[in-house]
Amino acid sequence: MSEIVKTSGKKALLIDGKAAQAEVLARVAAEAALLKQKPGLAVVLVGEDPASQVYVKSKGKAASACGFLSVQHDLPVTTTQAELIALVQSLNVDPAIHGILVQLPLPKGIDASKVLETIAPEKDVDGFHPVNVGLLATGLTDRALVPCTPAGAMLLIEEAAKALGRDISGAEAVIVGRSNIVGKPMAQLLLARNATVTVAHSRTRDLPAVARRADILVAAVGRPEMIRGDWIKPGALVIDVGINRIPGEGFRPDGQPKTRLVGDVALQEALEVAGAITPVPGGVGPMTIALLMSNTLRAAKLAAL
Ligand SMILES: Nc1nc(=O)c2c([nH]1)NC[C@@H]1CN(c3ccc(C(=O)N[C@@H](CCC(=O)O)C(=O)O)cc3)C=[N+]21
Repeated sequence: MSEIVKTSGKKALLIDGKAAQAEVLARVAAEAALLKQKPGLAVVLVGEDPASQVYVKSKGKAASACGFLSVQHDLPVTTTQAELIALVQSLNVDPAIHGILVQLPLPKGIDASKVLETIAPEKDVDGFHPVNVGLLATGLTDRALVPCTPAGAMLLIEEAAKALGRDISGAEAVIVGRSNIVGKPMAQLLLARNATVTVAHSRTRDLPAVARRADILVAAVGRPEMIRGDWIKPGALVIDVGINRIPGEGFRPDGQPKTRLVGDVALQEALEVAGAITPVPGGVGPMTIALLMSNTLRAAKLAAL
């Protein structure tokens, strides 16, 4: 376990999401091998967004590494909402499929919430269905499928808290961002661990001052390097959920300008102040994939009961 948390040469410890991912995937693969029927994951991609194609590819790779059945449905950007819903309904009743993920964002003209509500809650490995949202909010986490990104972030928080010798219980947690996908479920998970939770957002007055209160600071706003070093309480545990592609230096072989992946936290500044931090890339992102496999395994196990 301890190789997940590393020294950075600066004040902060670095939390290695790739190493944590490898541990989760190894455990999932070992458990999947014991099942009579292998877990089946269906990923549905509508349109040709290049970023989405990259994520979907890494999900397929991880599923195969876990010994899962992995099925990908690529639909044209012209797909109608009715066609997409029909595909979801056919996956709902497919006994080989235990997990269904419809990659977001969906093309214009498709109402994502209508599609997500069509997914059978027990196959909703993203945890976005209102039934799973409600189970999490009610604290019924033995039955809920929990959204992968906050669930992965929570595992990293637990590792880091252990390494720093801190309690999550009673800690001040501040989440910057209130999305249904990250901010809100992250608040539920931290609340369930007895943290004192503040959800801050774009209308929060004096955001830097609110952030500075945090023993555990979760950045999930989607704005490159918005959170500066002086927003961070010295010694805080910082979880960076942001994945932002910004212009880099120079050009790729194909003549396109290079891009660079950065988080919502200014990493170099944060390393001087924080007690521990997740980098981007190599932090929460890989854990999202790992927890998707873990959710698919859980869905398969619950289906076998
Ligand atoms: N229904 C649905 N479920 C999702 O979980 C979902 C989605 N739609 N749409 C898009 C976002 C984004 N997402 C990521 C997963 C892994 C990395 C990841 O592994 N990132 C690597 C770097 C990857 C790179 O180099 O581009 C890292 O942070 O180290 C990033 C982003 C899942 N998403």
